[in-house]
Amino acid sequence: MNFGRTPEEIENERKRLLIHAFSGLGSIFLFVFGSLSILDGRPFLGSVLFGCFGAVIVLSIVARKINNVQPVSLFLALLLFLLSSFLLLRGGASGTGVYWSYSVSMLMVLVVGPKTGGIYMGLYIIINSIFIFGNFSFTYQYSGLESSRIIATSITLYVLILASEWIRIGSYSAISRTSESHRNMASTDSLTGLLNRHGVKEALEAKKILQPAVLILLDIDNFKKINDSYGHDFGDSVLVKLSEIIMSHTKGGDIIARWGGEEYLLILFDTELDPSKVLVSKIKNDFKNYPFEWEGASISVTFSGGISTLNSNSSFTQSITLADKKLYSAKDSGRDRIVAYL
Ligand SMILES: Nc1nc2c(ncn2[C@@H]2O[C@H](COP(=O)(O)OP(=O)(O)OP(=O)(O)O)[C@@H](O)[C@H]2O)c(=O)[nH]1
Repeated sequence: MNFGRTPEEIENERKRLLIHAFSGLGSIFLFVFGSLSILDGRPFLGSVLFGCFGAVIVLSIVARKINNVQPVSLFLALLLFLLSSFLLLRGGASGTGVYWSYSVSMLMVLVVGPKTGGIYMGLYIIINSIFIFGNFSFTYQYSGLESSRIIATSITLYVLILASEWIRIGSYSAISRTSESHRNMASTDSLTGLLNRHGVKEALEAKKILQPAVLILLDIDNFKKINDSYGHDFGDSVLVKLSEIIMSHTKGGDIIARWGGEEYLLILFDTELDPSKVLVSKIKNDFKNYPFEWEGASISVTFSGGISTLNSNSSFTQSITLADKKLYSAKDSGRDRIVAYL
C-alpha cells in the first residue's frame, strides 16, 4: 500500500531537478564559451562545446518525458566525464581548461550519487593520470609539478564531495526511516497492527478509482462483559485473535481495519456479495470455535456483522452507514449473526 512518496521517488525528483538545473545553467555556459572559442579561432574547442550544448539540451528534454531519470543521469555523467577529461587533457583556452574540469567533474558525482559517482571518479583519475603523465602529443603539456598537483587536488576534491554525499544520503535515509515509521504509526492500530480509521482513508485515496467492493462491519458481542469478567488483557487478546483470523481469510489487496474499540471494517475487492457472505461465515466460525483460555476454562466469543456494497454510485459514508444499520439489526435480533443489505 502506498502512503505518499517513497524515498526512491524523492531521490528521483532530486536528480531530475539537478539535471534541469545543470542543463539550464550548463547550456548557457557551453553556448557562450563555444561561441567565444569559435570567434577566438579555436574551432575544435568550439565544436566540442557546441556538441555538448546539443547533447545537454536533448538529455534535458528526455528527462522531462520519462519517469525514472536514472538512465539520463548516467548519460549526463558520462558526458561530463568526457567534457571534463577533454578540458583537462587539451587544456581548453591556453591551459585554462583545467579550472573548468574541476567543477564539471564535481557535477558528475552530484548527478549520479556517491556509489556510481565513486566509480566515475576512480576511472577519471586513473585514465587522466595516464594521459597527463604519459606525455602524449595530443595532450596539453603541463609541467611535472603541475600534473602531480592537478591529480592531487582532484583526488582531494573528490574525497570531500564523496564524503559530503555519503553524509547527505545517510542523514536522508535516517530521516526517511523516521518519517516512514511515523506515517505507519499514524495509520495503524498499535494493538492489532491493522489499519485505523486514518489508514482506511489513506488506503481508499491511494486506490484512486474505487472498484466495486463489499463492505463488512464486524462488532464483538458483549465485549464490555468480557472485559469486566476476564480483564482488559484477556479482552486485548480477543481483539488480536480476531484480527489474525480475519487476516488469514483475506487477500493483500483488501482493506482490513480496526474501525473502533471492538469493531472491524473489511473492504473486499474483486468479489461479489455471496462469496463475501461465505467468507464472513468462515471467519465467524473460526472465531466462535476458538477456545480462549481463562483459568483453565475455555471461553467462546462471537461477533455480529453488517454487510453492504461499495461502488461508484454509493459513497463510502453511505455504504458504511448501511452496513452499520445492518450490524445493529444483527445485534437486535440476538447477536452472533450477519445481516446483509440487499
Ligand atoms: N480490552 C479492550 N477493550 C476495549 C478496547 N477498546 C474498547 N474496549 C471496550 O469495548 C467495550 C465495548 O462495549 P459496548 O460498546 O458496550 O459493546 P458490547 O459490550 O460489545 O455490546 P454489544 O456490542 O451490544 O454486543 C467497552 O467496554 C470498551 O471499554 C481495547 O482496546 N481493549
